[in-house]
Amino acid sequence: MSFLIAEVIVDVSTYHVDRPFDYQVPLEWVNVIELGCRVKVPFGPRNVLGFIVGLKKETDVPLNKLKAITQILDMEPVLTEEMLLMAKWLKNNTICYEIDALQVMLPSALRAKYEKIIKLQQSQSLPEEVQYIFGKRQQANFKEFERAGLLPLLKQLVAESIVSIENVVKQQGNVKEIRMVQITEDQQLVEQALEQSKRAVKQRLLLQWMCQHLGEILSPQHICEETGVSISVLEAVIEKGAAQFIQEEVFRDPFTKKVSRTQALQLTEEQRGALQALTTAIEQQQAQTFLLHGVTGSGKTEVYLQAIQKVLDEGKEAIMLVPEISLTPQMTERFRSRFGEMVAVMHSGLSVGEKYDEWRKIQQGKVKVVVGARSAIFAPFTNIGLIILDEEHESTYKQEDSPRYHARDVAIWRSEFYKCPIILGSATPALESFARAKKGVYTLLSLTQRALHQALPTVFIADMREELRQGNRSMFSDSLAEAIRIRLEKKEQMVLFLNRRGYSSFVLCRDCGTVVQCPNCDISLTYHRTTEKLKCHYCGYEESVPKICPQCQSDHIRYFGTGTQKVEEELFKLFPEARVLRMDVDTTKHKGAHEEILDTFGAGHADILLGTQMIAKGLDFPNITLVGVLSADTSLHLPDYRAAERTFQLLTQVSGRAGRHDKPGEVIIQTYTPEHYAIELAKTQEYEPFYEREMFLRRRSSYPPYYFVALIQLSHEDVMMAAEYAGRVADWLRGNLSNQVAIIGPTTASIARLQNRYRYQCLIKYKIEPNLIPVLQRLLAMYRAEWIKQGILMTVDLDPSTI
Ligand SMILES: Nc1ncnc2c1ncn2[C@@H]1O[C@H](COP(=O)(O)OP(=O)(O)OP(=O)(O)O)[C@@H](O)[C@H]1O
Ligand SMILES: [Zn+2]
Ligand SMILES: [Zn+2]
Repeated sequence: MSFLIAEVIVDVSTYHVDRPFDYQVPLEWVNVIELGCRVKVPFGPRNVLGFIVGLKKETDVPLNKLKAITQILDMEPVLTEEMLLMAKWLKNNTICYEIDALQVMLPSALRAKYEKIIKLQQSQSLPEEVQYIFGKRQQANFKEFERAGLLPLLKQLVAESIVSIENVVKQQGNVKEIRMVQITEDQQLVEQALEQSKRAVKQRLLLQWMCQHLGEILSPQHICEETGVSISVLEAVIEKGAAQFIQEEVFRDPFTKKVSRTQALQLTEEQRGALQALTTAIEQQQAQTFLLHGVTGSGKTEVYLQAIQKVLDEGKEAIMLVPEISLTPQMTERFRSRFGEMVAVMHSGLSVGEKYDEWRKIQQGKVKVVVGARSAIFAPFTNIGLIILDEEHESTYKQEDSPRYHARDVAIWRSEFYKCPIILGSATPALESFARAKKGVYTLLSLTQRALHQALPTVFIADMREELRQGNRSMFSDSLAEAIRIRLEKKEQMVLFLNRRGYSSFVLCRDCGTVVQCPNCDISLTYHRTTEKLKCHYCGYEESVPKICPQCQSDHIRYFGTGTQKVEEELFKLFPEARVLRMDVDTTKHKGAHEEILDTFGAGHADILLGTQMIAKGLDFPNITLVGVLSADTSLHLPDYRAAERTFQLLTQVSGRAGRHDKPGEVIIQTYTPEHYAIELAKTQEYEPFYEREMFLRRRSSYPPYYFVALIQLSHEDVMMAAEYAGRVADWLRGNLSNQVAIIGPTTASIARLQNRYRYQCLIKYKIEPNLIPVLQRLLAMYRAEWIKQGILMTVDLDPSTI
């Protein structure tokens, strides 16, 4: 007897082995099932979601042990064979569970949602107090019992077999459908209906109209409006067979406004050179990675747009990644105005349903371009001609939970699969990218001039220590205050940037120096002015602002640091006439808020745009002539080897917002450490001198890009346990890796306690270590099989963005 056997990766990521399990395919599905379909399968006592990753005729599993697939969830596979291959690669290269790799490629709507259902077995024995929960139904949701506080009773009922609990697998999102009317194609059917309705005037009217619209699919509202009949008349006609109601799939529209079309611009000499190189690679189908290094305002985006046009002309598709896309509606607009309906967007600001719809447009070939954040790198295109990462140095391209992938690496993998080029674009490339370009691994394309040959803005460094010595205690240096005043007079616009990376307002006692800390995490609480509360940004803990110091009972306790609200108030005191728009997490909570703020600013209804990181990049407004950086150094002193690089990048990006069109721009950077090279070199906005300097330091202290690093983090509620297992990790690594590898640790993590768990880490630095992945996989297997039961949590990150 021959069976069809499916290899299934199940949605269980606590199991210690990570491999497919064999299931029997029920006979009636043998011709339906395909690789990449989702199924429900029994696993242990429950049903779980799984993905078909293989089909075969035989299995080693004894027949009496072989279980059958319970249900098929897709007629058409949701994962292509490319994706199945990519998942295997991700599993090995980021060391994750294969199921995590498969799930990350799908919109959350297609991931499983598990629900507990209570089924009625003996309705006659059901106690009165729960009867109302069931009503007339045979089943109820577990949550209803939970809400009613009836869990103890439920347990008893299960024990007595009066009810049973079942776990069901559901899909999270749905296809949205609307009711439409399809008019018959058959003229005779309409005539028959006319025969039957001799005396119904309105029905005859409608039927005669339908004769002119045979075969059309229209909304009921449209028909009623066109003909002036009511819905009941339409229903009567449908009853008589002249038309029928059908359900039609619709896509939710994430775009709130229409855009006008734009044409390709006449390229500058440098842009043309870059486009030429890209076109060659597109036409010759070369899996080549280009680093497009262009100063701010040099017109990188125009190069992307025209390169994508070439790809579309070849009948292929393009992926365009943008960091935190919901924050740059200007960018999506530029793509939609060039490619119109061919563009899908994917970012975290969309609802589950909208994301699902955008994904299906891509999968069904209804669009050819996707503009999206990190996860859009998995867009289900099947004929990719170009992949672009704009602002390629951004740390948001790295995912911080499993699978810990970098979009750049996935892009390179897909480009090899499709034999297509990649563009990594930035004014301030990541050090490792520029190093690769210098070595010839990537092809360097440079745009050294702004598109309209405007000068880069002039940068002035304001030494805040000096200001203090002169008696200026405000957060604005004299030069910045003066510059703002001039802009207000000239009716020009400004951007004020508050660097809040690794920095927040905290409450400090001036007598004893105590900083109020989270009771669960070793981190200071952040002061929130609107609610007068202190909050932990890691665990959500919240308390009221103390009136006296918890340590010494002094009442000299107050908050320190600068939030955007504080700056706004100060601005109001100094410049009461200034119209200020604030853009930060508080003012952008609701959907479309970014867009509204930027539109208001773009329309000239405000003088000052005040904000955090989210205004540093992408903005392109002609009237901005001043950029003020309120505190350059807050990101400089983080315990992170990339701190200087990040600061330089941020300062260059934000400076680049000034003077992009015909008016010259000025930048004022306020700092307490003007002599730091990241700040000094941001003054000239020249990338290469910074690169050389930083590379020298990285080599001296053996950091990337000279060395690779891998980070293992471990936590436990008990500090002794955490320390002990961290020690075991270090010993295991020392015993199994070659002596070419440096193992640093165990040490406590930079946040030593988080959510009441103590955290330790080991850092591995290496140049070449072929054994690394297998050794780490064995370590993980040990952890999954044994340590996890002891309450240890461990993560392995092969490309940590902070250490
Ligand atoms: N060839 C061109 N002719 C005329 N204007 C151009 C040309 N290329 C770009 N521009 C304009 O120059 C401005 C800056 O271009 P763009 O925003 O593409 O630069 P960018 O390099 O992506 O900038 P950034 O990295 O600072 O965001 C835009 O307003 C754009 O419309
Ligand atoms: Zn005190
Ligand atoms: Zn906390």
